[in-house]
Amino acid sequence: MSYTLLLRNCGQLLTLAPTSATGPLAGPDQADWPIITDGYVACVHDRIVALGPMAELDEAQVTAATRVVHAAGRVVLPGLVECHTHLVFGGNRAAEFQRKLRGESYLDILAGGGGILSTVRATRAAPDAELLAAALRHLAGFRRYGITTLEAKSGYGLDAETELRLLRVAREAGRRQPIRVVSTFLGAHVPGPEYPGRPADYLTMLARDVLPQLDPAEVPFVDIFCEEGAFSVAQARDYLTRARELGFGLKIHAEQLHELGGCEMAAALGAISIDHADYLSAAGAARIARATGGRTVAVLLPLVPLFLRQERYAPGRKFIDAGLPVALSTDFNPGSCPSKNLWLALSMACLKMGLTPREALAAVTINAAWAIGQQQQCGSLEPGKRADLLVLDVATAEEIPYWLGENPVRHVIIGGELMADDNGWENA
Ligand SMILES: N=CN[C@@H](CCC(=O)O)C(=O)O
Ligand SMILES: [Zn+2]
Repeated sequence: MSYTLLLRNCGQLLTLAPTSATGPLAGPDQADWPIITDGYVACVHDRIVALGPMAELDEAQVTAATRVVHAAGRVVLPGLVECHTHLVFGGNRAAEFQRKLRGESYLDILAGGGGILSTVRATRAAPDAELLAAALRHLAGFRRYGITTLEAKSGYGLDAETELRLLRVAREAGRRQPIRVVSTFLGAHVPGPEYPGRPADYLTMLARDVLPQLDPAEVPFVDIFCEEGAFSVAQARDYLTRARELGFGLKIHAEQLHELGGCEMAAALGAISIDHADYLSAAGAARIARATGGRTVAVLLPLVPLFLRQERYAPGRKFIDAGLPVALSTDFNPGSCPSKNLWLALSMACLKMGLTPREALAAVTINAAWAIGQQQQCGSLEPGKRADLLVLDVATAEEIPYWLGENPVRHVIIGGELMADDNGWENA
């Protein structure tokens, strides 16, 4: 069948597809994926069917029915995979931001009933339609940054009814626009306000009343925040063990503010990702890489310490050198990162975590896809994968982290469809 979409004259085609990868890219492999110069990508409907140098393009498959995008020497790469967001919430925390600027800490604000708990109050009070409209607005923003697949956590309901409502809103948001939304249940964000000082009872309620109502085919992951003021390592272990028995993949927010051992515990249970990890040591990372055979991905969130005014960033360089695969995300949420700019996170990972541009690019594409179990569908340019593609307004991979804070996206293609929003490039 003739091509339905062709991207031609791509100055650099960043494939993110090493020929021998059978797991997330780790160690030297994280930077070792092919770039094709002066390349093309051909798609039929929603799938990539061929790519390579322009000289090898089969012109016979290019017909009057083929939509042709002239990349004109620009970089083309897979759509970005945003593997950690708290998409659905009510209100915002701009007032709290002022308190942080005056010196109050994240955990102090939480302990005083603010932080996550203030978003819980706003979320519980918001009707479904309002939450859905906000989620759709945020997804449209993510799309302009070239996000084509996105993980969305619940976690601002903290009671059975509202947590289930948030998962329904996320699913509906996924249906109503083109970004693929993958759901995670984070009812165990912090203990619900009805359980003061009783975190274990709250987890018992979630395991009894909510987890059995969820279908892992629709909500593939269960997550927990393991931290002072949230849940202990022992509580998280029991809860995640139960989630695993019920067939869910596991994720954890851990070592964000203290070194408690949550990352190692979750990795030992087979977690697909361990997220934050700012306080995870290089030795701990090496133990995790060895114990898991490089299957667990460390999802690093460099915009969070930036926004919380903290000095400590996960030692991503050491993690990669220790063989731990690294992905990057914004952690979009109203408290610790109200930004959707994954390109800025990528630059910050180079500046503050020691990643190279090539490692960071793998971290927002193929490794991020592994972190949410979507590696068969997206994250690299390979025949058979979904036709999720970006044309950037830069000429080389190295330029991407260099234009700090800019959105380099010129065209977004999701499932073979060229999105209408061009970020104003056509008039530039
Ligand atoms: N650390 C825990 N949860 C979120 C923040 C949530 C909030 O502050 O509203 C995070 O990933 O940073
Ligand atoms: Zn988070």
